[in-house]
Amino acid sequence: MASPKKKLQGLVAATITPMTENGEINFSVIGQYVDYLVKEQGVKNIFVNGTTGEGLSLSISERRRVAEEWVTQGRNKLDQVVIHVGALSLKESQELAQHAAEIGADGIAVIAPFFLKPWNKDVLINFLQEVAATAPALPFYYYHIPALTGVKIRAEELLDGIQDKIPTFQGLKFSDTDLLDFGQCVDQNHQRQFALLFGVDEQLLSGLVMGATGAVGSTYNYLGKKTNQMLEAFERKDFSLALNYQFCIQRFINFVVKLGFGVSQTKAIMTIVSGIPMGPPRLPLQRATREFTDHAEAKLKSLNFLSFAGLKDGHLEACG
Ligand SMILES: CC(=O)N[C@H](C=O)[C@@H](O)[C@H](O)[C@H](O)CO
Ligand SMILES: CC(=O)C(=O)O
Repeated sequence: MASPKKKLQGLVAATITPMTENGEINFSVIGQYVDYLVKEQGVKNIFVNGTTGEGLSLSISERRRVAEEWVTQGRNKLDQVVIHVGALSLKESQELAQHAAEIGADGIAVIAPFFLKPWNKDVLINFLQEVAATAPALPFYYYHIPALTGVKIRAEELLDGIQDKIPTFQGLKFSDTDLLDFGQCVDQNHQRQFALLFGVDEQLLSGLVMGATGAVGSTYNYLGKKTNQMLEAFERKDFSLALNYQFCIQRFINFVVKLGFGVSQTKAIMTIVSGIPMGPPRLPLQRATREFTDHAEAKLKSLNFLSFAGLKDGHLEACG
């Protein structure tokens, strides 16, 4: 069994991998990035080398060094550092899982292999099990993101009996809009032992209503504070205020989605909001255009997402 750590709760920022203008990883800003998340966004958990971190576009040695840097910089500042160790090669995934354990990460997550794919639940579980077994002391999370992996095995099906196969299983990151599937994951989690983390930031409030215990996402890098206010309103059962916050966040996400939104754009937005240079993405992604950046910045300003001070709680107009 994994050491029964404190359950992963609240917001988890899917970290960006900062890069230099010539495409190398910019390790030098990671310490500053940790402080920014904790102090400015109130976010104390991170998910490293995932989608937003371009984890699958990094070499294995880069992934190891990135993971190490986040763990080192996060020590005594962050609550939990979860490392995504999914890869097409089981061997690489195992190497990364073992490495995550060695460096003292708090958990590992794995996506379904997405080129040669598992076609049923049992095969997927076998793959995950072999990765999890190389880090027997680390909490294991399945990262469900069917739109990107093309592996559409439903999460509720996967969860059924999973701890018999993977004793370190601690939960999942659910990046899909199928609330029937998500709800059924919550429904079968009777003992509430798993962290069921919702991964569609613009719909988090629906995820909370359905029983999400936390959330992992790209926007918590720069909208963490705002989203935390939504979580607090939800906790207080002030649902109309929570909805105001969700709408406010949706206005921004909807705006950038219409301009074309992905990891490259997340890097550009985070650079604007935090002032920390995230650099360009790596091919096959392309840098966000100047036009995107200008429009996004204007929208951030008009929603008052650039200066958090002075926003009066409860006023929908405040971000309109
Ligand atoms: C596909 C993708 O990257 N999803 C992210 C996490 O899973 C989300 O955090 C989104 O970036 C976010 O919900 C905005 O659409
Ligand atoms: C959003 C997320 O969890 C990721 O970037 O992997």
